[in-house]
Amino acid sequence: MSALFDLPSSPPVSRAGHLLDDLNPAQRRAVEHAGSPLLVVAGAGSGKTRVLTRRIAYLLAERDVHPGQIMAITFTNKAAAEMKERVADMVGARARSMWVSTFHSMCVRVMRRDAKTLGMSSNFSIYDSDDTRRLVTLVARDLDLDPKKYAARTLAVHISNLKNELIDPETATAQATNDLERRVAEVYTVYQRRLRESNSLDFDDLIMKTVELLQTFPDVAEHYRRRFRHVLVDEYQDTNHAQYTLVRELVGKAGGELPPAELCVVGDADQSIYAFRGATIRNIVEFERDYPDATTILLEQNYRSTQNILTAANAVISRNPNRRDKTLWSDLGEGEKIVGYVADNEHDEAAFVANEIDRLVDGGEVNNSEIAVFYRTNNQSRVFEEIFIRLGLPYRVVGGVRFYERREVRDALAYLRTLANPEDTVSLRRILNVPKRGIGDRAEACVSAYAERERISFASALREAVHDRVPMLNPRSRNAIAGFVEMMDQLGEMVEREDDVADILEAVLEQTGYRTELEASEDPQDHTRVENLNELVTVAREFTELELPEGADPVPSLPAFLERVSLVADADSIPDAESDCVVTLMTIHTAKGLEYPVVFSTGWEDGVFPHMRALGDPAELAEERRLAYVGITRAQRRLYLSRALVRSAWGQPSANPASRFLGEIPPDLLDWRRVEPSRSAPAAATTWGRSANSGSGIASRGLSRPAPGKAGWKDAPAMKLEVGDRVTHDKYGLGRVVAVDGAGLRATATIDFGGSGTVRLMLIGSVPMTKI
Ligand SMILES: Nc1ncnc2c1ncn2[C@@H]1O[C@H](COP(=O)(O)OP(=O)(O)OP(=O)(O)O)[C@@H](O)[C@H]1O
Ligand SMILES: [Mg+2]
Repeated sequence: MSALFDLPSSPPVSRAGHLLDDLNPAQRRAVEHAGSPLLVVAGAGSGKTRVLTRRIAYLLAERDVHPGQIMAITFTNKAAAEMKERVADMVGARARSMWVSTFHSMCVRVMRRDAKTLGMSSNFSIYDSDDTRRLVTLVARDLDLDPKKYAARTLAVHISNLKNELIDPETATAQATNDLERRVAEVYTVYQRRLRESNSLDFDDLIMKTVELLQTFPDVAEHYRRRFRHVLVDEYQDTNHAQYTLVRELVGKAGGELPPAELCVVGDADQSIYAFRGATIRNIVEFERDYPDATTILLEQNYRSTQNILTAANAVISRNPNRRDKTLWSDLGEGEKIVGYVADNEHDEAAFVANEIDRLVDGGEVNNSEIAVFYRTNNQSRVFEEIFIRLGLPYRVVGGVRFYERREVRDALAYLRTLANPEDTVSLRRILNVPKRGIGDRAEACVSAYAERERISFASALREAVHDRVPMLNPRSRNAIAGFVEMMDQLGEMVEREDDVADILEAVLEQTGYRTELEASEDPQDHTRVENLNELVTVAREFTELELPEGADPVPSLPAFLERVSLVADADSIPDAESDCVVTLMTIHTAKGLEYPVVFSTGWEDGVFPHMRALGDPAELAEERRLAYVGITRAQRRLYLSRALVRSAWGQPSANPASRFLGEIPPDLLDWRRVEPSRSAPAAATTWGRSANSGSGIASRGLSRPAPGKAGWKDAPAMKLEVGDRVTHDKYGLGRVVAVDGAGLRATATIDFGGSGTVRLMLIGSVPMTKI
C-alpha cells in the first residue's frame, strides 16, 4: 500500500486554499516557495513526497506553469505513474505532458531523441546487469584475463562505479595506480568500444551519456533548459554523482541568458541506502554549497507512525556517527508497543508471522493489503512463501527472480532486441544457436574473431560468413548461418512494416521453432517455460492495445515495448492496495518511500541484518543502520521485529546472535512475545515452544533446550532480580535488568546486554547468569 500521492482528488482543485489546507506551515512554505533552489530535508514520514506532489499541483493550478515545463524524478516507475495520475486527476489530461519518471526513463527519452548527436542511432538497445555481465565476460576472455582473479561480476561493479563518477575509459586508464585498476581500465575501454559497436547503452551509460550530451552540446542543453522550468527530485539522498551532475546540467547556471530552472529536491540523509550504487549523501549535505542561494526547509512532524515506532527509529539512527540530529515527533499517540519475537529457526519465525497475520486479519483489524513482511535479502522470502502457500494466505513477493530474468523470457526478448537493433551483439550471440540449429561455439568464435579483425560488427560478420568470407568455417555451419540470417531477415520485414510487437513475438516463437521445441519436451519445467512465453505474448498484446497518451508521438511498438521491459524494476510490481488484497513481501531496500499499517520486519540477527559484510566495516554498518531506520519507519501502527536463533544459509544451519540494532531500541518500547530461552530453562519449551523444525539436528548445536519434563528444573528456586540489578550471563556477557515480570514459574527478567541486545529470560531453573 502506498498512500504517498494523496492529493485531494475530488472535486478538481482550482483554489490554492484547497491545495494548502491540509499542510502544516513548513510544508506549505515548501509548496509555495518560488525562485531559489529549494531543499526539503526531513526524517521519514514527514510528508516530503506529499510536498513534492502537492507542489506540482500548485505550480499548475496557481502559478500558471504549463505541465510541459515540469520534470519530476521519482525513485521507481510505479511511483512516477502514481504521481502523474494524481496530478492528472486534478488538472485533467494536460498533465500528461509533464515528464515524471525515474532518472533512467528520463535519460532514455532524451537519448532516443538525441542519440544521433552523439553519433549513435536512436534504436539503441539497453543492457541490463545480466547483459552487462555477459559482455564483460566476453571482453575479459578476449583479453585473456584469469576469471578466478578477475571475476566478471567484480569487473562489472568497478566499471559501474567509474561510470557513476562520470569517469570515462581514458581517464580511468590515466588514473590507474595499481594492477587491478589498470585491468579494470583495460576491460572498461574494450567494453565501452563493444557497447558502441553494438549500438547499446548499459544502465549507467543512460545517465553518463545524457550528461555528456548536455555538456558537449550547448544547443541540446539549451533545448531542455528552455523546456523544463521546474525540476523536482524525490529521494535526493540516493542520487549518485552522475545523477547530481545531470540535475545541475538540466537546471543550468545563474548568469546565463536563461535563468536557471526552479529546483526542488527532497530527501533524508538518514535514509540513504544505495551507497553500493554510488549514492552519496554528499549531494544533500552540500546542497547549500552547490546552490549558494538555496533555501532549506525542515519538516519535523511525522504523520505516518505512532510515537513508539518513531522513538525506536530515532534511538537506532542516533547511534550513527556524523549525522545531523533531527527532532521528529508524531501526535498519533504512543500506540502499541513494538512486538519482539525470538524464533527457534526461520521456519518458526515464518510460522509466527503467518499466525499473527491470521489473527490480525481475523480480528478485522486490518486486511492483507495493509500488511508487509520485510527481510534483508531476497533469498529470505522462500520460507514465508512456503508457509503462506500452506495456509492459503494470499501474498505477493516483490523482486527476487523476476519474470523478465527467466531464461526463456530473456531468449525471446533477445530475438526482439536483435530485430530492433541488429548490431546488438550480446543479444544476437545469445540466440545464435537457441534453439540449437548447428551453429556451435567454434563457428561463433570464427565469426567473432573475423569481426574483431575486420573491425566490423558481429552481425556484419555473420553476413560475410554466408558469402564464405570467414575463414575456418565448415560448410555445415555456413549453411546453418545462412538459414539463420534468412530467417532473421524475414522477421525483420515485420519490424520494418512496424507490425505489432505481439505479432512479431508470435512469429519469432513459431519460426525459430522455440515454442515447438519446448512443447515437445518431457521436462515439466519446459511446460512452465511455454506458459511464461505465452504470458510474455499477453504482456506484448496488452502493450499494443494501450491507449497512447494525448499528444504523445506515436512510436512503433517494438522499441517502445523493449524500453518498457528494460526499465522494469523490482518496486514496479508492488501490489496496489485497492485492487490486490495480498500481503506484500519485499526487501527493506524495496520498501523505501512506502508505508503500511502493519509491518513485520524479520531476520534481526547479526550477520543477517546487519549483513555479514558490514560487521567489520563502520561505513557499511552505518548504512545498515540507516536501512534499519528505513525499515522501522515504514510501519504506521504495528511493528513486529523478529529473529531466529538458527537460520539455514546455503544449506548450513548457523546460529546468529541478536542484531545489535535490537539492543539499540529502548527496552520499554518492546513487548517480547517470546524470548530466547536460556539453555537450562526448559519451561520455555513447554510454555511457548512451537519449533516447526525441532529434531532437525539443530539441537545438537546446543541451542535447543533440554526436553521438557526432565527432573529437577521445577524445583530450582527462581533467581531474585530487581530492575537496575547488574548481571553477567555466560552467553551475553554484562547486562542490566530493565524489567521484571511474573512470579514463581513465570518469573522473567528483561535484561539489556548492550551490544548483545535486550533479552527476556525465564528466571526459573539454573540460569547461566550471576547477579553482580
Ligand atoms: N500535513 C499532513 N497532514 C496529514 N497527513 C500528512 C501530512 N503530511 C504528510 N502526511 C501523510 O504522512 C504520510 C507520510 O508522508 P510522505 O510519504 O509524504 O512522507 P515522506 O517524508 O516522503 O516519507 P519517506 O521519508 O518515508 O519517503 C503519508 O501518509 C502522508 O499522506
Ligand atoms: Mg517519501
